Amino acid sequence: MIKLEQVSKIFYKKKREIQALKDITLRIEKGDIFGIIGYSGSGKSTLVRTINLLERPTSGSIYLSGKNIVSLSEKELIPLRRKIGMIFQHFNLLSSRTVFDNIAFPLQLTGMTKAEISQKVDNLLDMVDLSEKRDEYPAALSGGQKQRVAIARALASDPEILLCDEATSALDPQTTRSILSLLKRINRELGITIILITHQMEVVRAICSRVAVISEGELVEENDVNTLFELPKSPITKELLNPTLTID
Ligand SMILES: Nc1ncnc2c1ncn2[C@@H]1O[C@H](COP(=O)(O)OP(=O)(O)OP(=O)(O)O)[C@@H](O)[C@H]1O
Repeated sequence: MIKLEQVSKIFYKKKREIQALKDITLRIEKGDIFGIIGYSGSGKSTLVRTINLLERPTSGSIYLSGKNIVSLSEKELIPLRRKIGMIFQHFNLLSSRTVFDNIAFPLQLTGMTKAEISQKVDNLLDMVDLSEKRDEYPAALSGGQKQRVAIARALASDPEILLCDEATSALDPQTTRSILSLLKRINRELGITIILITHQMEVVRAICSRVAVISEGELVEENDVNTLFELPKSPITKELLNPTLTID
């Protein structure tokens, strides 16, 4: 279980204060697919990055399996970060390495033998349905295929949690559907807790069980997906559910 208690984050930019997160309290159950939705600049990325302490909160606590992690040193965080995989909107693959080597990369630091790494990477390639692209370079792949490689790389260290930062935002609807169904399968078959941030309500509806809405760094609403879609409370949620494009 992941618990955030009164998490705040202030950035300082040329002496200007930017309050990216304000007193966020949130609980994410093990095995959930949890959505965090909000407009651009609302604090979604900052929030998700506090969960693996890529961003340290200015105040508040973050509990992973009951342990407050905010005071851990960078060294103490290493084994914990291995339990948290992350994927991104623009995939973040190494362009000079093949698909195989991109996925093998996190395993090369673990003391596994070449044969063990090869076996594990082949299993992961099979899971994301990309075995035939094993020796290609990222430039030769479609966006959806690149995201599958990124997912396989994230799974290589056997994470308990997968953080997805706008993972489908650069993809067309059909490819988005295939990536979401892969994430759902990973959640079901491997029991990995998935936290997915997005500005697309349809993504939340497709796979999340619970969802939190954030606006200007504040948690404005949290509920199970069906209730949130049927009975949205906050104006922001209503707007996200029913977007209109009006130009002044
Ligand atoms: N490293 C940083 N230094 C200064 N300000 C930052 C930093 N990271 C984020 N911010 C600011 O914090 C606020 C929240 O940003 P964040 O990236 O978390 O929002 P977001 O909802 O993920 O937006 P987007 O969907 O556009 O990525 C913004 O005002 C942003 O400019």
